[in-house]
Amino acid sequence: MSTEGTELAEIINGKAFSANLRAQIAAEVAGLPYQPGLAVVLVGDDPASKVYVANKAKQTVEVGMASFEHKLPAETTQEDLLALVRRLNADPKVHGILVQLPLPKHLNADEVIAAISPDKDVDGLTVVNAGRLAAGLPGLVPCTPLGCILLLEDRLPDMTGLNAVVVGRSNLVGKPIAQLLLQKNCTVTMAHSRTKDLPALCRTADILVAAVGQPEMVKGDWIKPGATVIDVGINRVPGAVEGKTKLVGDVAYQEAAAVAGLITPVPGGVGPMTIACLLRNTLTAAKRLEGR
Ligand SMILES: Nc1nc2c(c(=O)[nH]1)N[C@@H](CN(C=O)c1ccc(C(=O)N[C@@H](CCC(=O)O)C(=O)O)cc1)CN2
Repeated sequence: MSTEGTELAEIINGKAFSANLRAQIAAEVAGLPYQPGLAVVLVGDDPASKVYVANKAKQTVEVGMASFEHKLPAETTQEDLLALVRRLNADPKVHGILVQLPLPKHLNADEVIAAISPDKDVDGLTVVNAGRLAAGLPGLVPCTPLGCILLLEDRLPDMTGLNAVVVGRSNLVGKPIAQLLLQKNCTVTMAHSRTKDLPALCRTADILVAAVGQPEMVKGDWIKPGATVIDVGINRVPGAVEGKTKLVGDVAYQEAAAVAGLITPVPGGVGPMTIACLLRNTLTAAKRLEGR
């Protein structure tokens, strides 16, 4: 499908939206009688994770919060990592704890996440926070799904009755975004690698969320004309210049933008919302913890 230069969709600018959100957070932090603190734990040397963690620390400080970075070697043991999480749980200066994923293969991420106090779980990944989300109770919501829903709410204030298809069923994105869309009264279908005739299912979507980690898997002819497309994928692939890479999403952008009504680009769409929502969650956690 050659659709170069026929972009119809309006672009949802996550970079600008997240900058605005961070400015609002900074203004609120400035008025607090205490300083919210975020601890980020990085284990090992994954290059992308190092960049994300550095950006988290920088943006944390920029909004006036305290940043506590814990960089541990790749060979860190499960016991040492759990001991650090328990120390952070007990530290009154720390209101939010995030363990950067993925962890090295020898570590059990589920056990590490379970050790985080649900009140400081600013990634929203503990079973307690996942349960609160499923039950519609107040809790901490995973950052990327929260970012997606904030972008959607801004453009589609009433999502009642819309068909939403979520492609991908991860705990980090697919499952929580499905819950959030359900709370917005969407009719939600979750698709995954075993779904039959995925293109046909996607064509039923008024809102299509792609969170599969497969570069440009969702093609233009999978999209219903005028639909809203939220691309959560961040895939590094070889670029036009030899030896250089570029970022692409899970959606074939040019094709999709020729059919969709609204679309998030990669980069500059959902990605920047992740860190802004981490800061929002840290502020939420701090207010609840300090309000006790
Ligand atoms: N514990 C967690 N680990 C990971 C999470 C998470 O939410 N919690 N999400 C991702 C990575 N991530 C944050 O950790 C993240 C991904 C992307 C971006 C972002 O700003 N992307 C930019 C492009 C950046 C680039 O050039 O590489 C964009 O899309 O415009 C921020 C944070 C996995 N791990």
